Amino acid sequence: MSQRYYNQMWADAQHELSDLLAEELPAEPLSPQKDRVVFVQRVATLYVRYIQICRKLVEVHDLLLHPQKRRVVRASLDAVMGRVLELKNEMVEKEFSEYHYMDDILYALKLTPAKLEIPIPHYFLNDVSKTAQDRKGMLMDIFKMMEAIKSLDSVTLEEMTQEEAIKIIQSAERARQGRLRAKLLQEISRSKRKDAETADTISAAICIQKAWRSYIQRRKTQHEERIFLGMVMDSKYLEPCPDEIAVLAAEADTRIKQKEYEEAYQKSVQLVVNELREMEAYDMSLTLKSQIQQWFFECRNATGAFPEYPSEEDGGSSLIFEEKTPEQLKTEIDENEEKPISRNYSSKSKKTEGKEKLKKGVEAEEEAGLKMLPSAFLPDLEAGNKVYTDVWKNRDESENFSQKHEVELIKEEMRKVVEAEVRVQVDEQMRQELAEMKLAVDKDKGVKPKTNAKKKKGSKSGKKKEKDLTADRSLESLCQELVEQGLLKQTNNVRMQDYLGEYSYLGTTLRQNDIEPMPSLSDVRQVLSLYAVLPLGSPAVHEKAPLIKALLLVGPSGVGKKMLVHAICQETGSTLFDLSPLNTAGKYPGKDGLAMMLHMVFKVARLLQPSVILIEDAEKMFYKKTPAAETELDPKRLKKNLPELLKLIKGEDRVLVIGTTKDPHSADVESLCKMYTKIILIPRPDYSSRYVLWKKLIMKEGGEVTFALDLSSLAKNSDGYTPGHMVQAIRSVLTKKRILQQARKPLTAREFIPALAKLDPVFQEEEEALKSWYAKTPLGKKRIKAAAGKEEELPPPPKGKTTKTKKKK
Ligand SMILES: Nc1ncnc2c1ncn2[C@@H]1O[C@H](COP(=O)(O)OP(=O)(O)OP(=O)(O)O)[C@@H](O)[C@H]1O
Repeated sequence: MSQRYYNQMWADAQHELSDLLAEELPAEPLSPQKDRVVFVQRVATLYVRYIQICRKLVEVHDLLLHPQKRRVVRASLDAVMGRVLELKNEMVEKEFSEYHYMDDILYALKLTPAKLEIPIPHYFLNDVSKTAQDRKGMLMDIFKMMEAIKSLDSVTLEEMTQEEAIKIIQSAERARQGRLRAKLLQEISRSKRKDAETADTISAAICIQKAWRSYIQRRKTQHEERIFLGMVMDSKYLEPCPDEIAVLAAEADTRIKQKEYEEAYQKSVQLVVNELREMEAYDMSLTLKSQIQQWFFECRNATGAFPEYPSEEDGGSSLIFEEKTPEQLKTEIDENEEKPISRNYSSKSKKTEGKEKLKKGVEAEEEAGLKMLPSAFLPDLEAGNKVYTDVWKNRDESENFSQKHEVELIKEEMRKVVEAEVRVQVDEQMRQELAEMKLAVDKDKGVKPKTNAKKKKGSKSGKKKEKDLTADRSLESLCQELVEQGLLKQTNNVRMQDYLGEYSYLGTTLRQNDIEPMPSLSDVRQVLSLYAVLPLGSPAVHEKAPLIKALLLVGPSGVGKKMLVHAICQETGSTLFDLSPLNTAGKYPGKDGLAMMLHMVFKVARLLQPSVILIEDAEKMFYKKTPAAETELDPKRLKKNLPELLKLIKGEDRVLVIGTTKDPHSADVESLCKMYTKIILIPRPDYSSRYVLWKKLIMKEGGEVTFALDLSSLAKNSDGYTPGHMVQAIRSVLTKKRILQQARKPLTAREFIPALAKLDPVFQEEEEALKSWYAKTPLGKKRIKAAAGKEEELPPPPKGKTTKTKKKK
């Protein structure tokens, strides 16, 4: 597509965004909503609309050439993704469920279910810093080296047992005898053929030709008929058409150009900064100094004393030139000294404030009605929208056909950067000057000049610092050790889109009839894209969106828990660590060994971020009672240390712990839920998902889906089986020989049934048990409470819920 197309798409997205912002931030704040259903419906509609904008911005950012525009788009994209996460969180808080069904909204907005897929920006993998690239390269080298060593080990003859050697010799000997026998048979048949030459070869050939030609023609006509009736796709449409190939080539070309333009932009920025430093920095410092001196005297005239110079953390002299009177400023600085506050929108104090408010708010909410939680992304969205309107919306670009950067804009931007640099130097000088002036003027009055000692003390007493146990070791040696120990692993090449699953169309209808629907596999894919892929891929989203440090995937064997973990890593370029109890058993023994292992994993995970720490069989770590057979493995050894280390993960560390379990019952629910703040229940596939799974998985394994293969009855008969079971059944049926036979003997549904029958499906009881386990988790409990309250009366009273819940349980 042309650049004009992407520019137009960007304009559309911004237009929609400004409409949404007008709705979200009205001049008069919205009054609290008493009806929970209406409130959730409003949030869900906003959520769907933001996803549509997100989809557009992802496409625009991927293929727009102009480097400065791409920066603005990226900022908006991050903010939109963050807002989507906030809205999801809002729905979870108000509906007490991780899954939400929006078919009615899709219908109202005239959208297809595919439009609800969470888009994954290409920049997660493409726009990676040079250091990150180098580190990943180093890791790949280590993996290759380890593979080479392993393959060498497997070739060594020492490992071959006598039995294996005999088997090889035997099979070679049998092959030799077979070859001899075949040669003999060939000779015999050749001599027989010579004898038959006398027969009427011509009439025989005609007979065969007749039969063959009529067979071929019948097949051809049948196929043409099906194409004509629209039952089969014409093969010319199955392979990419020349236009499609041309579009893909153009896109690849655009991406190469993007890189060139970006380099040119970076060079230009450097040139402009140097030029500004040379030409304008001196004048800037003079103007600043005179302004600050003027402020000193104005303050003294107004208040009778020289002011306190704003500290560096408060922004230095930039604070002075915010539009305020000197008195206002003085009182503000005095207040600041008494109780240091943070001015940053996204600062931690604000976050904790938000959390406290959240807790208190739940009770107050019940009385006043429902309100949206405070947003960290709306200010960013507003700022992005303003930049678009002020700079880009009406920009005349008739001279910039190639869409290269604009130097004037760089100058405007960099002037602020250089000014900030100059301001730091000027502040230092002026602070000195002010101290001298105070000393000279106030000395006679016997006033001691104030120092910032108190503040500095405060800033020092920060959070507890982690001890670096491996300060003397390089990252490479740490990685090598972790790979050797099997704690750092290579990820499988699967993407989120490979996790198949169809949309469930009945969600809202069932909920309206008070039946809790089971989520579909496409819901699972969506939730994980939201909770894991977006925050791991985007630093901005990870820092400001509701922080998820650990999530737990619960589901029967074969529903794709591991596959999802690998897909998350692939989509975000994450490094995969494996701290599963079975994988760590016997490694790094003792208390110190354990501390060292965890320290190394978390240190490398932070340095190579984004990182995923996989804990398979997560229930083992929290066993109520360790089974006798496993006591030697000591599966609970990480139970204490791991949650503590999790506490040290902050917004800037893109590290996510993902636990998987198929047997959560054997774990202590409370401690499991304390560590894993998000719990995602993965169900067995429903009919429509099974239909898609059979079709795609058979094709993936080399099978051909023809009319002879009744996918519908196969999907119906495989109720209860997971995708893992299906893969097993398909692999056992589709042997190399069977694949070759397909042309004359097409696959049928019946062939897969015996293979399936050998496997145990997920029984209804097992699924019910998982559901009832989920009801014991914090969110499950809340949902039951809310449902019980709803049954009693509306709105639900805070008292009396517990009794009802108990009854239900
Ligand atoms: N939705 C899906 N789409 C395509 N393939 C799937 C899907 N779910 C699972 N699979 C395939 O099924 C097989 C089993 O999946 P996986 O090992 O991830 O399951 P699991 O839930 O981790 O099992 P377990 O609990 O036994 O470890 C894999 O080959 C995987 O590729």
